[in-house]
Amino acid sequence: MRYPDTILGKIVADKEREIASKKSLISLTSLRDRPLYQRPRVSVVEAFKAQAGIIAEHKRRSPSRPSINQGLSVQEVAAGYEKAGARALSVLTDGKYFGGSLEDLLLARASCSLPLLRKDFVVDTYQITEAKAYGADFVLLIGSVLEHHEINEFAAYAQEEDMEVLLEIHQEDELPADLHPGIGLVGVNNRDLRTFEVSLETSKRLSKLIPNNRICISESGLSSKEEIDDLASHGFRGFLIGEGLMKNQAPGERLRQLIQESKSLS
Ligand SMILES: O=P(O)(O)OC[C@@H](O)[C@@H](O)c1c[nH]c2ccccc12
Repeated sequence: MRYPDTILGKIVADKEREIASKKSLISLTSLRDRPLYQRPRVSVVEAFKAQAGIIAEHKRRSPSRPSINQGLSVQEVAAGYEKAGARALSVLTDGKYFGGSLEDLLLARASCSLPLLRKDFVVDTYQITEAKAYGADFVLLIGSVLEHHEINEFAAYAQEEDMEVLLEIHQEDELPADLHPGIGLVGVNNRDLRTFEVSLETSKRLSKLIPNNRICISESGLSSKEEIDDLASHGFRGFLIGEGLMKNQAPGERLRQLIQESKSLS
């Protein structure tokens, strides 16, 4: 673990404990027996090849924001995002720090047919099988959590499970030189997970490093059409937005407005 004395270090240490105990209770075989494990994957890469768009996120709370909008149900948020024209849906499944769950993933899957991201801190390939068994189509791998060799090993495992991968980076040195072909999307997190500081300049700086056969996603801190259009001019094709949508009474309505107003999305 690279950052033991930060909130990120704490989250990862907790996650490692959580997964170790889960693995002893629920086997991979029993995950693979779940009905959703057999469901054909919906490709997020294909969705973005066709058109730029937004990965809309369901997020109740985060370490930097104790309450965003706790009253909404995941079903209404997921269905609202799909109706409004989201390209994909992201659902936080970490419980302790983000108030999410695998149950949320199941409910989201049942409420929409968009490519679905399991958003969590993946520290073990077990979580990739689990994501598939609960209805996800792609998983997040975080460059500040995993070593380069782990990123590529986890991506190979995801490919065997027929899952797609969004690799998130926040610094130059988090991107492996020999990126595994299973990593179809590379996201730049504008938020530093160690300090919570947000800067869209991070996306602009790191965009130059992303191989041009990968789909570039800008993540976090986005809420306006100006920001989206500016980032689109730097090569970004996807925009991952949580709080900027979730803080509204009707997140789907806010998304619809944003898509209509932004030159690069409509
Ligand atoms: O709510 P925001 O600022 O729009 O951010 C969404 C998303 O990018 C953020 O939730 C996120 C990006 N990477 C993460 C890793 C773990 C947990 C959460 C995240």
